[in-house]
Amino acid sequence: MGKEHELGPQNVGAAVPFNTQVFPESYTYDYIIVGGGTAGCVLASRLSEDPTVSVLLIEQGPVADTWASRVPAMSANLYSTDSVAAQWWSLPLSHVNNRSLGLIRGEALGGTSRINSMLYTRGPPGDYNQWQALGNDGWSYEDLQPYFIKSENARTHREAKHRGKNGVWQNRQFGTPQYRSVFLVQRALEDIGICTYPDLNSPEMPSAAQGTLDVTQDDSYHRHSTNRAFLPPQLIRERHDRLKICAETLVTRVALCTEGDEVRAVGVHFEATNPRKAWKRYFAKVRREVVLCSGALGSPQILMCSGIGPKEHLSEKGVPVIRDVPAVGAYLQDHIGVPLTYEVPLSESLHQLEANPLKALQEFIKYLLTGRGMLSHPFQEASAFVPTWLLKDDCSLPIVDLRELDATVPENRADLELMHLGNNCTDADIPGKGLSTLLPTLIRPKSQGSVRLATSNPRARPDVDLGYFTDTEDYVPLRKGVRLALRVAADVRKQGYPLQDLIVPTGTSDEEIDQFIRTNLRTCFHYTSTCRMGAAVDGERPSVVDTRLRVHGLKGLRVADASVFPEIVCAHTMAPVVMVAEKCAVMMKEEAQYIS
Ligand SMILES: Cc1cc2nc3c(=O)[nH]c(=O)nc-3n(C[C@H](O)[C@H](O)[C@H](O)COP(=O)(O)OP(=O)(O)OC[C@H]3O[C@@H](n4cnc5c(N)ncnc54)[C@H](O)[C@@H]3O)c2cc1C
Repeated sequence: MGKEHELGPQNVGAAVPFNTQVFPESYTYDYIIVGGGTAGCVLASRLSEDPTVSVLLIEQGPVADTWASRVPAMSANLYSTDSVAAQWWSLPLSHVNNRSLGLIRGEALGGTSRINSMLYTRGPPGDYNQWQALGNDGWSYEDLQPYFIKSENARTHREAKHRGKNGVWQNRQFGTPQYRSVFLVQRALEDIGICTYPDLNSPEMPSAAQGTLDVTQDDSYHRHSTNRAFLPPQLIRERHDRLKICAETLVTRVALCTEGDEVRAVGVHFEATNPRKAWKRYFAKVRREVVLCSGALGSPQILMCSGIGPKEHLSEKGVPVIRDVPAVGAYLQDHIGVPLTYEVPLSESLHQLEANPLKALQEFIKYLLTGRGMLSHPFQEASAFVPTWLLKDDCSLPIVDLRELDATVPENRADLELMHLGNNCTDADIPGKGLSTLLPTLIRPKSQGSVRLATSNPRARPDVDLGYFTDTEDYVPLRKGVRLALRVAADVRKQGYPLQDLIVPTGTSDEEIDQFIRTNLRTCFHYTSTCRMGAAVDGERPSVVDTRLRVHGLKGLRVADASVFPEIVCAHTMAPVVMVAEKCAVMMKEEAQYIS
């Protein structure tokens, strides 16, 4: 994106106070999108396809689209000084030794797709058939597959009907994993009874399967974040008259106008993200709709700062209540991972790049010249999906009736993902060693948390309670997952591989494993469902948005990001978020056509 198209708040909004009688037309937009993250970039791109509409996209982070920010291994390094990852602590987890966990999201154009592990997983059809079963018509897998296909340009699996070939967002599967241990883990899982499946995004994949993951990388092996895919520089240049992208700008609230019983979004208030420049406040007006795409931690915060949320909580924080919507910020879900850490030869681990500057330089040059090598590889190359209730005591998966593995049926979906990574996934500092992780992860958690305002100040990070183990049934599959990882590690050793225990359970009783889980669990950063979709504001399943993603009881306000998932999916969440944004754009265009 050229510097001339990088706009600040003063370029796109009227300084407050302004004269409402003569509000400048140039600061009035058909659509305003709040949050230029994973979903926001998709929506901005799709809505601005229509040359007759104007779109304003506001992102609190910078554009910062440098070469290094597209190199897979560099951009996923959350601890580098250039990283656009924002980090803060969750509230202490009352069921997990009062531990606070580090929360992370990407704050830049492209949002979390700028910093994540680039894994492209749609999730089994049963995820969406479950959404539909919860009363969300139009959200079954059959309804949604066309939206997955629409975005996608799959560089591998091109023969498959369910994969997109003409979309703008590229993904690929790496042919050969870079570490020997990946093969050995796969062999151990096969011995246990978990088959290797060629395409983990196939709707026909059984619920117990393993394989190599797809990653969102383009033909130059660069990270293909949603800003790069959906808002490439040329598109921004071509549409600069109707698509305004305003970075480093924080939306503080949605402006709402009440007329009789009707409450309507009429615009947004914003200011520079940099606190030193924030003394000036701005306002932009909307003709049709405001869409919140601020993610599962951001969208509920903006709603609450605007007076839409649980009445008692807003009153306690001194925010005037416009609409009592109890589900705002409630029902937070996330995947819970428990890393088992092993020492491996340094050459079998990503940490060789830190420990050996010459190797790092070689790999850097290799990437510059060929786009290949360690800097191009994802941290995680393979995964296994496992319905743990089918595992025997020795962790083997017996041959079962294939109907039990039909993942189009919601009940059959795997509840565990066993990830395998060539790096340290704990906070422990273990310098100079080669490290490898087996990461059993609960992907159908029953526990729920919440996002609440810490204060009414929109600059303050929200209070996030991840709520892990508020439902103790979550121990059952996780325990099995830890035991499965231990069995896989033992089998890998039997194959002659030098895998040495570093951070693993000290015993195998339930108590010892539960203690290990509490001490070592981590978030997988897959926050969802804090503005969940559903039929009604109250009743059995209170929700925030309807099936067209409109906030219940309000006009001109939608939400489209991970927060609207009716339930978390059994997969990494980025591809489903993009699908939600694609569907949202189509629905908005249909409605605009109908109105005109
Ligand atoms: C470290 C990490 C690794 C991950 N790895 C994977 C993976 O490999 N595969 C996968 O599928 N998923 C992965 N995920 C999860 C996935 O990336 C996210 O679920 C998804 O990108 C979320 O998309 P979103 O649009 O809902 O939110 P985001 O992409 O987070 O976008 C929200 C945007 O809104 C902006 N914003 C928030 N508040 C405001 C405000 N008040 N004003 C203006 N702007 C605002 C933010 O700055 C941000 O850019 C990972 C997540 C993390 C953190």
